[in-house]
Amino acid sequence: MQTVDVIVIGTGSAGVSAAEAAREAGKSVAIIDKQPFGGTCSQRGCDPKKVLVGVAEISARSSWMTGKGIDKQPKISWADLMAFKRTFTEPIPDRTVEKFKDEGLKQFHGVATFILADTIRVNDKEIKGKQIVIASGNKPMTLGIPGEELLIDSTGFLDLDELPDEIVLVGGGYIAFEFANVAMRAGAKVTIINDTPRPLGGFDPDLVDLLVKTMEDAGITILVNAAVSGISGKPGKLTVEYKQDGKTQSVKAGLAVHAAGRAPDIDELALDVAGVTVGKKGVVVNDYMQSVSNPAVYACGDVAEKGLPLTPMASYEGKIVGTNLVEGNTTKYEQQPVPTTVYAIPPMASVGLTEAKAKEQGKKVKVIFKDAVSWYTSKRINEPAAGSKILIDSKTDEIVGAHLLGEGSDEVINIFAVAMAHKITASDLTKTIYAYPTRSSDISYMLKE
Ligand SMILES: Cc1cc2nc3c(=O)[nH]c(=O)nc-3n(C[C@H](O)[C@H](O)[C@H](O)COP(=O)(O)OP(=O)(O)OC[C@H]3O[C@@H](n4cnc5c(N)ncnc54)[C@H](O)[C@@H]3O)c2cc1C
Ligand SMILES: NC(=O)c1ccc[n+]([C@@H]2O[C@H](COP(=O)([O-])OP(=O)(O)OC[C@H]3O[C@@H](n4cnc5c(N)ncnc54)[C@H](O)[C@@H]3O)[C@@H](O)[C@H]2O)c1
Repeated sequence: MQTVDVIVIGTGSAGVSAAEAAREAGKSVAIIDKQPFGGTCSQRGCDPKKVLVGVAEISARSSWMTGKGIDKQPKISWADLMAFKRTFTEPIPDRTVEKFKDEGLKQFHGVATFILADTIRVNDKEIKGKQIVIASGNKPMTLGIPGEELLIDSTGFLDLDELPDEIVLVGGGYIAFEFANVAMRAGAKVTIINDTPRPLGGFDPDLVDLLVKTMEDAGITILVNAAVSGISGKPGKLTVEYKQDGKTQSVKAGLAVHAAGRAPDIDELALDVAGVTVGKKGVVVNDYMQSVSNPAVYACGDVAEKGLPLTPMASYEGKIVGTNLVEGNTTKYEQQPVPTTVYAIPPMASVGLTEAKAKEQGKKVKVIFKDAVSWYTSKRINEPAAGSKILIDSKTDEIVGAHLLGEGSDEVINIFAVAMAHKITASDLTKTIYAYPTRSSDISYMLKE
């Protein structure tokens, strides 16, 4: 049995931030992962995904400009694209192991399970920790439908050697909208099947409608009010069943991908042994990111029931945990605007309240919706859809929410996040001089009533 000051479960953005802060302060730290070291974002999420999206964007932009300076649509070579993607992902485990070695972290490869409130087993080793950090992330949620084992998950899609001709995406959230454009641009026939009336719940409905129409026009089938109820067949020859308007219908696919939501990865941890309370979205923590039921345990990132399950939040929460491990509970989780982007084509980005949420909270806001497809920034690239919806506090003139669709939205959303975080008013944003012509230089038009 080894004893350390801190045990960290998970080597993603959350776990690493906590572990490094504790180690830098001189604590002995053990870090554990059951998968190759480096976590989801860099190996199985954000980073490889955006490499694929980058190529799909070139294809989309070429198709928009065909006959306007482009005369031949480039063809995506899936094999070459995968090989390029792997130049990013494959070095990560070894690089992470080396970095951890230099930092003096004690590394354990395997599944972590609590055997006592302060002791973890990994393979045949037992480690006792004065404090334990759970940073085990999320995993695809169990759907409870027959044949769900025939689905591949996002990790599988991001590492496909060959792209089948027909792909069904089960669910209509972030993953479906990002993967659909990649697969369609690479030559597959793509169907998204979403159970609710409008996909991408939580985003602005007017912009979602524009995005849905654009993707449908580009050839992607998007079924709504359609709950996937079963998958049958064998790999390569699948039938995906769904219930729509009270009827069971089906679609054939070479591949069906789980894009129906993620849930905390806690099943193997035996959290009951440690007396750690778990809610619907993960480990229940207080504002110090400390378990509400076991003060020796902290949780951060996707697995903690706080904040959105996004990479910048995982790092933010991991840093809070790191500080609190070292200094005692000094740093609290602060509510702040969290920008997020769906890397669809074109991308859609959001920060702050939606119109519906502002109404629910009884906020008096000005709502400025603009369809921007005829603006120069979009016309220049013959983009099929663009728009914005900005919510401004009627009293203070501060930005309450910003929702953007169109090329460049993933960058411009950060300007709105800065404005919200630092209470820069809509009038100040309008007066600012921006480099022209850029999507940011459209901000003054987005804010004009
Ligand atoms: C396809 C996809 C695309 C995404 N794109 C974006 C994006 O563009 N932008 C964005 O902000 N976010 C994106 N996300 C979300 C983002 O990846 C996560 O929010 C972030 O990686 C969470 O970090 P984490 O440290 O909490 O968990 P993770 O990085 O998931 O790390 C948790 C680690 O814990 C390990 N683990 C779990 N249980 C155990 C156990 N019992 N024992 C040992 N180890 C264990 C896991 O193997 C894993 O490596 C995406 C997610 C997916 C799936
Ligand atoms: N760009 C990004 O930041 C990014 C990208 C990918 C993933 N992520 C993270 O990963 C999480 C998971 O992504 P996701 O796309 O899997 O989930 P999601 O929660 O974004 O969307 C899941 C969708 O599937 C639908 N659904 C659920 N069960 C269904 C069924 N049986 N039939 C049809 N539809 C069904 C839901 O109603 C929902 O619309 C996201 O919430 C996000 O936190 C972020």
